[in-house]
Amino acid sequence: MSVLSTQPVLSVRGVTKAYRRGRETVHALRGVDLEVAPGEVVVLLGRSGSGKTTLLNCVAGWEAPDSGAVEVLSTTGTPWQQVAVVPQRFGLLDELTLAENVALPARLAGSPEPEAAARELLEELGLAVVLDRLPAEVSLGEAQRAALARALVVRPTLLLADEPTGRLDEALSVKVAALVRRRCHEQGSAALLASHDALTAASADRVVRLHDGQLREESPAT
Ligand SMILES: Nc1ncnc2c1ncn2[C@@H]1O[C@H](COP(=O)(O)OP(=O)(O)OP(=O)(O)O)[C@@H](O)[C@H]1O
Repeated sequence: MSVLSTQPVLSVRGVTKAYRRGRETVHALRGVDLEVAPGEVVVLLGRSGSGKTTLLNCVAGWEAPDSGAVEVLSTTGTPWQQVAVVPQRFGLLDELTLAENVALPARLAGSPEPEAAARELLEELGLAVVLDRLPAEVSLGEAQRAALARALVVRPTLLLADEPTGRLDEALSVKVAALVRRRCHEQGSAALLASHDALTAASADRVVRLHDGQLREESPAT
């Protein structure tokens, strides 16, 4: 095994983050350490308010930690292919169809056939009949799957997804979690998925749990 393949894709060391609300300080992250290996799917469990979104935002670079370090180690691909995010509120562009939303980052990343790649992923996620609709013309569960397709289409080194199955029924949750796992394993991509969902956790290579801003326990997926 080469040295490179054993290096983590993501390294989080001693990350803290606090928010001020008037005179109150909310300590959202209290010294989080986490490593994710290439091809590994890690599910981040935790109650509402435990700090999952804050951690994903710090890893995505959308928020700056107060202290500690976040490193995404990638030696391949364009910047578009390093970290892809599925935000909790999807972030689809309103004026583009689902197919256009998904093809856009593939085009920006220089993928050879962005439209074909987008359609293939959308079809795989059960969205064949809605791919030419605008985000406002689809259900929340359909929009959520399109947001996941938009992140996966660039074959990112690291996929970050905030509740990627939160709007899906049981059968779809299982299907989506399996697709993420298969794509990560095939492509050597790593994934960090925040979830409340036991089905998503069951598909993980590893489960970590945030409790009041601290990573408390870590268990292998069963
Ligand atoms: N911008 C902000 N300003 C003030 N407090 C915030 C802000 N963002 C998050 N918080 C607080 O930080 C804590 C962690 O929030 P975070 O959104 O990371 O939790 P979460 O585990 O993702 O929750 P959920 O599962 O409900 O999405 C919570 O107490 C939350 O109220």
